[in-house]
Amino acid sequence: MAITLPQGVEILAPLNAEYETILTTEALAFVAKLHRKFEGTRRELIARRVLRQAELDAGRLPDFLPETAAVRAADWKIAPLPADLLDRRVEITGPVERKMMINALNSGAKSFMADFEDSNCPSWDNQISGQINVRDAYRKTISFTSPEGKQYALNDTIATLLLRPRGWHLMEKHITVDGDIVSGALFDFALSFFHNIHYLLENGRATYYYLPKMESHLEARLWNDVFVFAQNELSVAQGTIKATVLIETILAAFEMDEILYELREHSCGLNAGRWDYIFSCIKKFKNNKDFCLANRGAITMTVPFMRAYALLLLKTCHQRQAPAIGGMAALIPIKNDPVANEKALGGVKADKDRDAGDGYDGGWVAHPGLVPIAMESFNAVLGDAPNQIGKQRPDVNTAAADLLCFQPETPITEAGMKLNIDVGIQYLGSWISGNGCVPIHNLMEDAATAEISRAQIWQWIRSPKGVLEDGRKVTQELFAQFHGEVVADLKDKLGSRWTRQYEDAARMFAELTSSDDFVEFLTLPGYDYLD
Ligand SMILES: CC(=O)SCCNC(=O)CCNC(=O)[C@H](O)C(C)(C)COP(=O)(O)OP(=O)(O)OC[C@H]1O[C@@H](n2cnc3c(N)ncnc32)[C@H](O)[C@@H]1OP(=O)(O)O
Ligand SMILES: O=CC(=O)O
Ligand SMILES: [Mg+2]
Repeated sequence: MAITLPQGVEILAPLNAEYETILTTEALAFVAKLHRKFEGTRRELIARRVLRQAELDAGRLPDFLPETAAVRAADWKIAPLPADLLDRRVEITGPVERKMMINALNSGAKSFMADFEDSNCPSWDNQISGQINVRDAYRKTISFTSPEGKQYALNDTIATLLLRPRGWHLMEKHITVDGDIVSGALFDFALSFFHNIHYLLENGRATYYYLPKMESHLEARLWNDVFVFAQNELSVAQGTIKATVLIETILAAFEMDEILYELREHSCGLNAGRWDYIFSCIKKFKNNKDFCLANRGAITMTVPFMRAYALLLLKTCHQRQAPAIGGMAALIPIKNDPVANEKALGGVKADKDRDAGDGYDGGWVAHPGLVPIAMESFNAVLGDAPNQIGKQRPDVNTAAADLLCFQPETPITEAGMKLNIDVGIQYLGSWISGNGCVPIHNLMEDAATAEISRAQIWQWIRSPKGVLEDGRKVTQELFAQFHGEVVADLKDKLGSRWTRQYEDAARMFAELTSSDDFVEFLTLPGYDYLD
């Protein structure tokens, strides 16, 4: 190892000369500072999630917080946005893989979310090469030659880069400070900020973030404190960092104003992260005997509780002069089936038309082939205007009961249950093999969508309402039977692609579903299979 480790820091993973350009002594010292200052609070907030779950399990329904009523009632706005964040009508997202990053930046989208989270498998190599790719992308030096000899380089006009670090729950087990492993969120943020902020500021840009999976405004306060501290440490003006918070937990939906308020100097809006949101609803109400959602495919953006959430997010953002960014339809282009492809593209178009028509300022796409479709939807509403933040929605009056109106409850079917098992195993098999985003049955699958698949079956087994359309109660035995059948089918279908990782995935999926202790995130036990 050529680098001198700062006092108290250890690296428990292989290094090479390139990795050492990211894991410099100074950068690691910065990671260590953030860890020593904020790790205690991070742990308290994670512990607070457990207490909150216990309250929900005891039957206390979430509501808008009485103690922050003054924040909701007061007239305040977020700080003005930098020029390169005014127009985000189409945002492409994707893992921090080198070729995909170049394709995303060149895709014609206004912005690109480089993802260390839902679509990324957090192996050591993915994390560190992701930081290398981000650094090179910011400097516009990123290039790539495929094994077939295809050359990739950046166009003259590229998307604005936002980076999504891991959530507060994930750790980076390969770095310890004073003997403790460090937070994945702090690690991803610290390295990206440390290596790039001064370069970007010299070029009239800055580091922008997406903040995932928060469950309360106190968690947003922690991010804000991290930003303030980091800016001070590196002598960067306060308010330089900007971040969009994903509202993707049911509890955060009750604290949207408060989250924007905590981050108001650093905010660039909210995003409707629909997949984790559905997962969060299932997770938080999994022990509530009245709660039971239908097959995953029936939970669309137009069902009552999703519609209420999407409109409340929009209204809240625009009241605070903040961008409202729509989430992602899981539909992707389908090769070799023009009819199915047209249907998928039509689905994306309808999704973006609805968001744009409602008043959203932009929306996510999963694939470069979807950029023109989303662009058309938002162009039709925005024209030459960069956004529609000025469009207020006084007509939207969302009550707690609207956010909690969990319909539809039917149908739950054998096909739906088997699809959940199939998707869950295939996704986990891919994730353990190092790829965090894959097409399965012509849909984009990532950590958030796979969470829905496994959480649904856990809940159907334990809910009195977990009954198949044909009258059979979902039980451990029925699950074991379907699991066996799906595994046999997958082995047949995947042939030599059914590797040890898929075997592990099938076992893990069964354990996650059978265990009465609901595992908070599948990426937590999944991480034990990496490196
Ligand atoms: C719940 C949430 O968090 S949503 C956000 C997280 N999810 C995402 O970001 C989705 C990212 N998308 C993807 O990873 C991919 O599009 C998939 C896995 C869904 C589909 O992948 P594939 O079927 O392999 O795509 P396909 O073969 O059509 O790709 C064609 C080309 O587009 C590129 N491409 C596809 N998706 C993306 C993307 N999101 N960003 C950049 N390039 C992309 C491919 O790299 C490929 O490039 P090439 O022709 O130069 O080799
Ligand atoms: O991160 C996005 C989501 O839908 O989950
Ligand atoms: Mg998510």
